[in-house]
Amino acid sequence: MPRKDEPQDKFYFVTIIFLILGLGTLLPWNFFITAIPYFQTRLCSEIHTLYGNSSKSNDFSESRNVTTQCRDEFNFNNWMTLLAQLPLLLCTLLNSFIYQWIPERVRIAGSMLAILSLFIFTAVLVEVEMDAQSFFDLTMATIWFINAFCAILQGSLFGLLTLFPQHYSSMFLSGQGMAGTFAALAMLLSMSSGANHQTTALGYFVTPCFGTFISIICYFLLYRLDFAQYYLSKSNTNSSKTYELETKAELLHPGEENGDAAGQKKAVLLLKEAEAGGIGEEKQSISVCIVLKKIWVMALTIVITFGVTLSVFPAITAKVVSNSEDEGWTKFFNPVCCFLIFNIMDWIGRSITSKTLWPGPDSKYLPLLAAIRFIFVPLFMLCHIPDHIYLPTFFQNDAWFIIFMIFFSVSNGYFVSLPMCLAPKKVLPHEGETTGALMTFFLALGLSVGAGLSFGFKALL
Ligand SMILES: O=c1[nH]cnc2c1ncn2[C@@H]1O[C@H](CO)[C@@H](O)[C@H]1O
Repeated sequence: MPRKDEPQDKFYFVTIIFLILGLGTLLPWNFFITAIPYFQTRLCSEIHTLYGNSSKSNDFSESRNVTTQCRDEFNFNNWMTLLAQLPLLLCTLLNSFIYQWIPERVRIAGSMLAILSLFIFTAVLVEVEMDAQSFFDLTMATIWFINAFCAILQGSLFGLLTLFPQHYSSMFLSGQGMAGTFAALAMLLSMSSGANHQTTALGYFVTPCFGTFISIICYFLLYRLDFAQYYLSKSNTNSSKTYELETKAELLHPGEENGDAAGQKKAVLLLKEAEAGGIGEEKQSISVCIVLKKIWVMALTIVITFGVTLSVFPAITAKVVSNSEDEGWTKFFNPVCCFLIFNIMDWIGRSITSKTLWPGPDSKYLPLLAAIRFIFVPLFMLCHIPDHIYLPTFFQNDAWFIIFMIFFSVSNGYFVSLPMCLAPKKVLPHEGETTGALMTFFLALGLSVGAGLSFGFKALL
């Protein structure tokens, strides 16, 4: 319930800014995974020559046909997934310490500038000829660093978001979902432009440069808006009496979607706890263990959800090809049915949490519900993958893959956004920043576990 003295989010500027910032944080990951065919073409250049074609294929899709002929010597999909997620894990952990010493503006603006420079470097690399091994090493190094900065950026932004009402976290998470759709559309546009391979790839990698640039502008705009200022200033005054009163008011009026009897009871309990803990004290000591105890169900849910998702997406799903004879359909099958569908449905799944937070913050079954998604692992492994050695193709029809992908991605979006939105509701307001940092760490842990598992599942194909 908005308070009388609260400024309004005029023209939804702050909402839009968080949406764009969410988008900015996931541009690196999504642009790299969607461009897998481009990277594979370059890594397969020697085999191209063997096939009597020394020039590279003239678009992303042609490269897909080539990759099925060339051995996946570099295991690119798996290494890319792992080297994107490991620095995320390490740097979100690092961020939970450095956030006290390095001002938030330096962390956020600095990492966005670093990401921008690395994207420019990737775009330049498109034009530079080099042998496959050097290209692989350079690409992996870029992926590592770009994701390291991305981790600092995400950790800091999630911390910042805990100062705002929950709606803004949902928007940020929706923006993250949008990044994938943005990358998939950029890929489709490049593919259908008919331009040659280098122009296509260059145009494709210039897009996230603009995306990141716009995110930087949006971040600085945030500090100029009264509405954002109102919440941002909470971090500086959270020991003041005003904040204490506001906190109590918020506790007594938990989020609209939580306004049921259980929610009210919880609010009163939290209020008592807040009073017992002396919320008005000058310095409030926040115990990570206490926060962890409160949010472990949410943390486990996000680890399981991302663990399952990253173990097959994109390492295995990017290998699924169409069974159809239609050349046009075959060419666009994976970019559309794997990446575009995943990202749109993931985005929808994330957005559902702005309408409902079922089954609510007190449900103990969330991790179990998330674990049911494990069924998608064998389902995708049995789809039409030409590289099968041990497994048969059980789901020959393209429709199966599309159906699995739809359910897989909506549930991913929902079970990612749900714990991220519910976790702050389980803690006291002054524990919000610690909760944000911890949840980002568990999010990254889930992604890394999934990336690690993807090597195992791929070996079973
Ligand atoms: O750094 C990250 N932060 C949050 N979510 C991520 C990150 N990297 C990947 N995903 C999520 O993993 C799924 C597969 O792409 C998507 O849901 C994407 O948003």
